[in-house]
Amino acid sequence: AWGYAANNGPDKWVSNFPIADGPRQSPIDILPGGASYDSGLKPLRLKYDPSNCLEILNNGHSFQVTFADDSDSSTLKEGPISGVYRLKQFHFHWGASDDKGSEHTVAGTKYPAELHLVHWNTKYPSFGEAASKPDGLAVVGVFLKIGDANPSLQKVLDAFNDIRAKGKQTSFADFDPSTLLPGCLDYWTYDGSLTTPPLLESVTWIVCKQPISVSCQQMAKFRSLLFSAEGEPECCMVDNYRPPQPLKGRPVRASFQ
Ligand SMILES: NS(=O)(=O)c1ccc(NC(=O)NCCO)cc1
Ligand SMILES: [Zn+2]
Repeated sequence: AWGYAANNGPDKWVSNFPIADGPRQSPIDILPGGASYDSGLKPLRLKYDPSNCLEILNNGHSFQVTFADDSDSSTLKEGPISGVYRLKQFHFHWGASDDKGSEHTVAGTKYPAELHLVHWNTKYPSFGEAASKPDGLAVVGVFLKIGDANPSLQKVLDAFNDIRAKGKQTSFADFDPSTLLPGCLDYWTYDGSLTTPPLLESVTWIVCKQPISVSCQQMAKFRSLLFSAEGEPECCMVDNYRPPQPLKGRPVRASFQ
């Protein structure tokens, strides 16, 4: 199965997922000078209901917090998208050290981690259906930068003891993911893909310019998770990021000047 090791990592994915070499793959290196300001882009309209928060799980390549998506109570609207997209889950990507870990980069700068809030277009009946459509998904990406400890993030990290190994999950209730958003919601946007297999080219990417803070100690907690399941040799969950992919002529728009 795919992973992030030398034998099954990003350079190997193309053999089982040929779309890895497709025209709209993610992540990318964002060049601020190469982005064009689009005054037609609206502010992001995010409305999340903490009661939709269900559980936190270690899926063997990241951990994710899953939301009830059977109603329009946790949604993304406006921004570069049309219609209503429902929050399905959020998860992170991070490095073995603070000098790497994000998937998107900004003029070559890597951040120690990146948050992804995954939404699907309600014009389709389900996430699974939407994931195969060119306008099916919208993922909001937020960079994490080393600084003060992040109290909102700490609530997520405090659940880690129950999900240390692959396949472990535990209930996780009443969490408001908007507390993980930066104060300024200026963003870059471009058409891309899932950054893990099946690498489907169905994502409108919305990457916030302003990072949120994470402390060194909190980053160490991310690195305490395992790629491996209970009873398997322990393998630390680190460097679970895909490197930037070719832009192939795609426009990158900025919501700010
Ligand atoms: N890193 S990413 O591009 O935001 C991403 C989001 C969802 C998925 N897949 C997914 O959500 N599958 C359904 C089970 O959660 C894979 C990659
Ligand atoms: Zn992701």
